[in-house]
Amino acid sequence: MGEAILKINNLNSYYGKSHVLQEVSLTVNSLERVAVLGRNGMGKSTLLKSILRLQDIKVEGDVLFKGETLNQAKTYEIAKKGIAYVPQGWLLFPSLSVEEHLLVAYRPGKSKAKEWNPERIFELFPEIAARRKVSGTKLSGGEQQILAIGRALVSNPEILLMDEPSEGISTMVIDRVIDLCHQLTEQGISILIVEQNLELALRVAQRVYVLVNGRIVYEGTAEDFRADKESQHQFLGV
Ligand SMILES: Nc1ncnc2c1ncn2[C@@H]1O[C@H](COP(=O)(O)OP(=O)(O)OP(=O)(O)O)[C@@H](O)[C@H]1O
Repeated sequence: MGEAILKINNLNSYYGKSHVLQEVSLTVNSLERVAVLGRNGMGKSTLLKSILRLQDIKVEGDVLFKGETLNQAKTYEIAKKGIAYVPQGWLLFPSLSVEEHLLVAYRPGKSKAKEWNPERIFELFPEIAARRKVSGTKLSGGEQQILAIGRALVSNPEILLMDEPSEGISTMVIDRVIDLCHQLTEQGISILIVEQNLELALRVAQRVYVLVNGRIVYEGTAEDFRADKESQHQFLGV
């Protein structure tokens, strides 16, 4: 495992006066899969939105991508540097077909042979290839999740940020998402996932953090957290 691709130091995030993330520090190493676990409302989505400078969140602290600060960067600049996002609820457009979602997001990769492009997404996911002319929002939940992942991949990112990929999809699609995450790190893409689904997080990630009320209360290997029933109960209520 390489050096840090994403490093967050002492992050504090606010919606107006509401102080949501408190002194959050975390690292994703190059080609690592990291999960941030937490119950509803603990600040998981806010963490990803703070990294991407989305919405009206006041962010203090440092976000570094490959050692370079993103503190002053705009969302589109952050995306261009190689950080892609699969939002909670997918945020697809009714007016765009499946294919158009991929074409609009496509940014050529460094190597033509290895890049993610719409055709490669369709080869990997024949179920959305068969529906390429259909509006993205007319797909099933699982297919919309796959399209949202495909849309992120065709930007040829170095790291993928995923917000609750387990939400609204069947266990069969969950299994595919987990397999895909493993394939992606083998193919050069690091992963940061925020989840409340413990099983998905533990099957995807090598390391986990747990957020409670906007603070990191646990950091360790997925293997250790799987064995630590007491912390699971204390922090996640499972
Ligand atoms: N736009 C907003 N304005 C004000 N407060 C917000 C906003 N979005 C989220 N919050 C608050 O910030 C806190 C963290 O929310 P966040 O969505 O990050 O949690 P989460 O862990 O992702 O939960 P969920 O699993 O429900 O998405 C919550 O108390 C929430 O009510």
